[in-house]
Amino acid sequence: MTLAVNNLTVRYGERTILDDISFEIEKGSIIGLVAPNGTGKTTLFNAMMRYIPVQEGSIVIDDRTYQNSRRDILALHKKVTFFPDQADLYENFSGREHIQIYAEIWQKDAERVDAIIDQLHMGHYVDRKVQTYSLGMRQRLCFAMMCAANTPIMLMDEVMNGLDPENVNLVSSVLETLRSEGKIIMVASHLLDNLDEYADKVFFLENGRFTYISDHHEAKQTYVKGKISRDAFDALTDLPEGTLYLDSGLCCIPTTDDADAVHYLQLLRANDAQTATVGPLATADHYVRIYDFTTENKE
Ligand SMILES: Nc1ncnc2c1ncn2[C@@H]1O[C@H](COP(=O)(O)OP(=O)(O)OP(=O)(O)O)[C@@H](O)[C@H]1O
Repeated sequence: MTLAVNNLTVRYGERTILDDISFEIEKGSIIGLVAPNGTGKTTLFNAMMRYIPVQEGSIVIDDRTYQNSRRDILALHKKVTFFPDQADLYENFSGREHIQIYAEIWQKDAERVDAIIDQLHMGHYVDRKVQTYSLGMRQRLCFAMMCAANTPIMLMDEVMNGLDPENVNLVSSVLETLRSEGKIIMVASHLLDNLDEYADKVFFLENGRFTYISDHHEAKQTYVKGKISRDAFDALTDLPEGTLYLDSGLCCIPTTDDADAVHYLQLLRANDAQTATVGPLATADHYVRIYDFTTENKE
């Protein structure tokens, strides 16, 4: 299965939120979607679901193009689900009833409901009414509902919101299981380190376009990284081309071999870097590089 989004454009009045976006995702992939608040992540998912009018663009799944007709949208929603909004939960229904409804609508059977409840450790609360649930319990229920729908494509908006670290790990491991079953999953998230643990690629949305895509399966440039002061950075000379000083205070020096790495580790430590590490830029580093205006390259 392949999902292709072609030339998607969304405008609200004069403002262009998505500007001619195209991308393709193969089955068995998790794509992270990151950007600051208000950039257009939810808009992208809403547009893909056709919940909002799009000015231009099409969704193609396995060579079938889904347009704006009622027939196409119904067919699209059999293949793609969007993470439920907590506000749409029914306070007087139990969690189990919610999961059963999703299983019956999408899969026409509720056989897997018990297994999903066990997998997400929801047994101790799932038969209570939703009105008694905490934020994290509701969030896990929304995730369980998507698991019950079990569509080949899943759009997860802020799936980790309100989850404690243990449940972030739990949901992350279920996402990996879903990927191994061949799903296409897009995860919009502000938990950048968490995305590094499981995403195949991370799309960075900026000014209506994906200005950078980090592919976690590609060979990456290695950097020596350490936090030093701006003054200390400005005083350094003979740094290799491609050295970055991020607004977080992180100095990132590209290296070619071990001797190089040892040399720059010593240099950063001599400049009071508390910790210095060797590795590729993480999603959080790219985020600061892309969205913070004061980032500079050193020639
Ligand atoms: N119905 C609407 N009418 C006008 N503008 C809208 C509407 N919905 C969203 N917007 C605008 O579109 C932009 C993108 O919003 P969106 O919710 O997609 O951002 P986001 O990246 O998901 O943000 P967050 O991280 O806060 O969830 C925002 O500037 C928002 O104000």
